[in-house]
Formats: sequence, structure tokens, C-alpha cells
Amino acid sequence: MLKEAVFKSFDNTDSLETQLADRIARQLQDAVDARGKASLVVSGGSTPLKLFKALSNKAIDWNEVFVTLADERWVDNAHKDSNERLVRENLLQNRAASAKFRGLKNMFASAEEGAAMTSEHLANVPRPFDVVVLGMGNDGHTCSWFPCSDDLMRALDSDALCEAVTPRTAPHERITLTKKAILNSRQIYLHLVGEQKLSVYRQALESDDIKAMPIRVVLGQHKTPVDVYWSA
Ligand SMILES: O=C(O)[C@H](O)[C@@H](O)[C@H](O)[C@H](O)COP(=O)(O)O
Repeated sequence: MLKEAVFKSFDNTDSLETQLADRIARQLQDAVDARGKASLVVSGGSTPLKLFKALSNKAIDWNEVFVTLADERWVDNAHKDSNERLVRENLLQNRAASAKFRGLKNMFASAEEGAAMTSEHLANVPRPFDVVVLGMGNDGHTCSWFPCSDDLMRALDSDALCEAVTPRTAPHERITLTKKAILNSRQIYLHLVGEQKLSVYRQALESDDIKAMPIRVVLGQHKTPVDVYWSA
């Protein structure tokens, strides 16, 4: 049984997004005030869309904030499944338009070939990351750490910032931040919406088998604070 993380429960997504956006904005501005710059790692998927919009209107020094992704599908940036497209269209808008975005996809034909260049491209993003926002799939994946995928352990054991992975259970070759990169953060948020995600989260707490549910890598460690924000 894993120790339960800080768990914040909301009646609706609007109040979750309002509070989480406030908290993230405050942490980013505090980081800029303390160190001159800040870093924010966000996830793709459908859950964070309204959070992105709320954050984009926050009055902070966005021009000192580096934004990158927890993972990316190796598709063209205009593709409907591109996380970069999602972030450009929803987060890097309004006041956040001046943030320094570092995408994970580059011109190489495959993530396998492009991963080393992506790691270099991320080198000047401030670390430890100030804020990381993760999602979770109903199979217990986070980032592109998919259960039982052939290259899961590479993403979890690597010393690099990112690794290429080819999920068997989801479309597209992907690039993902590694365990080492994600856990080198000041604050991780796990953003979950709906009853199904809640029951997957509870199931994740019941064992420490990371291959079956890689989200346990994040939930089962004590180095980096993890706050779960859940709404019905
Ligand atoms: O690009 C991705 O697919 C992600 O970064 C992934 O880890 C996501 O956070 C979960 O799959 C949850 O996705 P939903 O928010 O769509 O449920």
C-alpha cells in the first residue's frame, strides 16, 4: 500500500481549475522573484485544457517562464494529436503568450533519432522544474510511461532528460521525460477529473508494482511533493 499523497477534492472542474491555476501562478512568480526565472512542465490529453486557459490569463512575468511538456507524440506540430499544438492554442495565449516554450518534437523522422537533440534543447530549462502538472490514463500511465511497454524501464532508468517510447496500447511513437527528470521538481500536481480516474488512483495506491501502473513511480516516492487535484 502506497502512502496517500495530499489529496484535494473539488465538486466541479471550475473550482479545481481556479484554485490550481492560482497556486501554479503563485509558485511560478515566486520562482521568478527568487531565481529570476521559472519552469513549468505540462501534460497533454484532454484534462488540462481549461486549466491552460485559466493559467494563460494570470498576471505573472511569463517572459521569464520556460514551458515544456511531460511527453509528446511524434507527429507534426499541426497534427490533431500534437501536445505542442494543444499547448500553443490553449496555454501560450493571452498573458502567457510571452512564455519561452520548448517543445519536445524536432525535425528527425523518429523520436528514437530525435531524443538526444530534444534533451539538448531542454538543457537551459531551469531545474529542478518549479511546477510539473501530470495527468493519468485509465491504465495507470503518466507521461508516456505505459504499463508493460517494452521500453518502459528505459524511461524509468535513464539518466537522460527524455527517451523515445513506442506504446503498444496507444497511437504514435512518443518522446517522454524520464523518471529522473520528472522527479527533479519542486512540486508535482496530479490533475484528475471524474470517478473513473479516482478509482484508478485508489487502485494505484494499493500496490507498488510500477510496471503494472507506472503512476506509482510518482505516488510511491518521497523526494518530490505530489498534490492530487481531483474533481467529480
Ligand atoms: O500526451 C499524453 O497523452 C499525456 O501527457 C498523458 O500522460 C495524459 O496526461 C493521460 O493520458 C491523461 O489523458 P486525459 O487527460 O486525456 O485523460
